[in-house]
Amino acid sequence: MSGFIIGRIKSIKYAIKGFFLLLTTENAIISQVFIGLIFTGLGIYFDLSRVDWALQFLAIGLVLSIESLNTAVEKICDFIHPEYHTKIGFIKDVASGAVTFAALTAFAIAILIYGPYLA
Ligand SMILES: Nc1ncnc2c1ncn2[C@@H]1O[C@H](COP(=O)(O)OP(=O)(O)OP(=O)(O)O)[C@@H](O)[C@H]1O
Repeated sequence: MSGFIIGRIKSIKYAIKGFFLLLTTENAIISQVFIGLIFTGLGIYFDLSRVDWALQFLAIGLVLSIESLNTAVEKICDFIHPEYHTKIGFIKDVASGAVTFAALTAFAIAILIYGPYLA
């Protein structure tokens, strides 16, 4: 049992390490965190409802999570095959496509939340 708990604590430690690695080394993540902060500021300005806040945080978290996994896929690709290869190109494009799904979802949520304020 104590081995299980120590294992879980180590996993959390590595997860937090990865979290800070993404925040300090990956420009795509840094810029998306910046956009997330802008929307957090807008949320405060427009005094969003609790549900709108929840949806906005969900959208920001979704984009950051998928972008982080996309970064991991890119790193694996660059590690296992740094040279040009059409299959690597396909894998990277598909991983980026996942980010596009998340970004379009976040865009739709932003329109639903802020559309009425802009109209
Ligand atoms: N080794 C490769 N072989 C074939 N195509 C590649 C290769 N590396 C990159 N590409 C192509 O270039 C695109 C961009 O790849 P890259 O690794 O530069 O990611 P990126 O989207 O610019 O991400 P980031 O800015 O986070 O590094 C890929 O989606 C793919 O189409």
